[in-house]
Amino acid sequence: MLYDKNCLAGKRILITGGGTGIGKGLAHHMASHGAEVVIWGRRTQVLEEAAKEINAECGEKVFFQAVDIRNAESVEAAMADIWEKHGALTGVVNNAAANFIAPTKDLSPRGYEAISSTVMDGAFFTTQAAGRRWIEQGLKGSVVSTLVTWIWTGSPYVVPSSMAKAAVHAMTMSLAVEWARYGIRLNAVAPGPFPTDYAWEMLNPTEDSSVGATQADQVPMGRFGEMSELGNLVLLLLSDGADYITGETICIDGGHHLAAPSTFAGLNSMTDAQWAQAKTAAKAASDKAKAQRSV
Ligand SMILES: CCCCCCCCCCC/C=C/C(=O)SCCNC(=O)CCNC(=O)[C@H](O)C(C)(C)COP(=O)(O)OP(=O)(O)OC[C@H]1O[C@@H](n2cnc3c(N)ncnc32)[C@H](O)[C@@H]1OP(=O)(O)O
Ligand SMILES: NC(=O)C1=CN([C@@H]2O[C@H](COP(=O)(O)OP(=O)(O)OC[C@H]3O[C@@H](n4cnc5c(N)ncnc54)[C@H](OP(=O)(O)O)[C@@H]3O)[C@@H](O)[C@H]2O)C=CC1
Repeated sequence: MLYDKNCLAGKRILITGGGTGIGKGLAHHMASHGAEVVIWGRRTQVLEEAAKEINAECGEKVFFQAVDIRNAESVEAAMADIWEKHGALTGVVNNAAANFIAPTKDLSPRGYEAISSTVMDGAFFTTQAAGRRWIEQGLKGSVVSTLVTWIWTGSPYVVPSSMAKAAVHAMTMSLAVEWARYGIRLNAVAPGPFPTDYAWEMLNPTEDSSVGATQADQVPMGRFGEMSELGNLVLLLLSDGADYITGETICIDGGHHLAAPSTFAGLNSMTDAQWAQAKTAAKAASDKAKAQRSV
């Protein structure tokens, strides 16, 4: 363990999308360093299982709420509930996202909105609901958003995600200045490939769509990132040790985007029939998750 196992004692951190993948890994990392953690997602059962699994190892540290972050009223109600039942948060991780690969010309308005509003509106509603309370109560706070290197490079075939993540990057820099005087810091991380189940089903649904996201040899360091490595970076940004860092987005990708294989440009060769297959495969994964949603 790089950091002392109690270095986050006294911290209370909300992680959106904390029931799966990176969010779940971060919840485990923060809880195992002494923080109390609240996780949000739309599937009660998935959240409950994640909390149970982490708590079996770390004690009763992780709590959950089923919240759709696209809905500002639900976010506000859930935030009020945290403050009332647990106490003030010290940190927020904007991690929830939606994404799938698709030719931009074929995206429907609802498809665009499903991705862009989850990433952009969700991060804004969550940040504002916590920030407003910190400001009213004179409390310090730290916000960390999970972005992606496409904020610098863009990427074809995931245009709503690239656009919305760039917007959260802009929110990070803007509010870092607006809220510095309240002791509220905003930073972000831009991970390269960290294989997770749902993201890979959305981003690499068929053989033909495999162009690098699942190929570790495309990363200059020759391997994918490990959860503990991302966890250590997010932990630092959430901790008092990073009190003078704000408005920054830190890349953690083993050199991936500097070597340039970090976008979906390789999908240019896919045919319409291959795109139709990719959509069917991604939708099957999505529909399975949707059947489990509680909100
Ligand atoms: C080359 C290597 C590059 C490597 C680069 C770096 C490493 C990787 C970087 C990864 C960065 C970011 C990753 C992520 O964000 S992954 C997150 C993945 N997780 C999720 O998406 C979880 C949440 N997902 C969902 O909720 C759903 O899957 C969905 C996104 C579909 C949204 O669900 P919702 O219920 O809101 O929406 P609907 O199902 O009703 O659909 C809305 C409209 O969207 C259309 N749609 C849905 N799926 C597809 C598809 N696969 N293709 C095209 N269109 C799709 C759907 O038809 C609806 O539109 P219409 O009503 O008009 O039909
Ligand atoms: N994996 C990777 O290589 C990379 C990932 N990232 C970023 O990391 C983050 C996590 O991705 P990853 O763990 O891979 O993917 P996951 O699909 O596992 O995580 C996305 C999470 O967001 C939740 N979510 C989606 N929509 C909503 C909503 N409307 N309200 C509340 N929760 C929602 C999902 O839960 P539910 O469906 O139950 O709501 C799910 O837990 C994302 O921001 C992604 O863009 C960035 C770079 C690389």
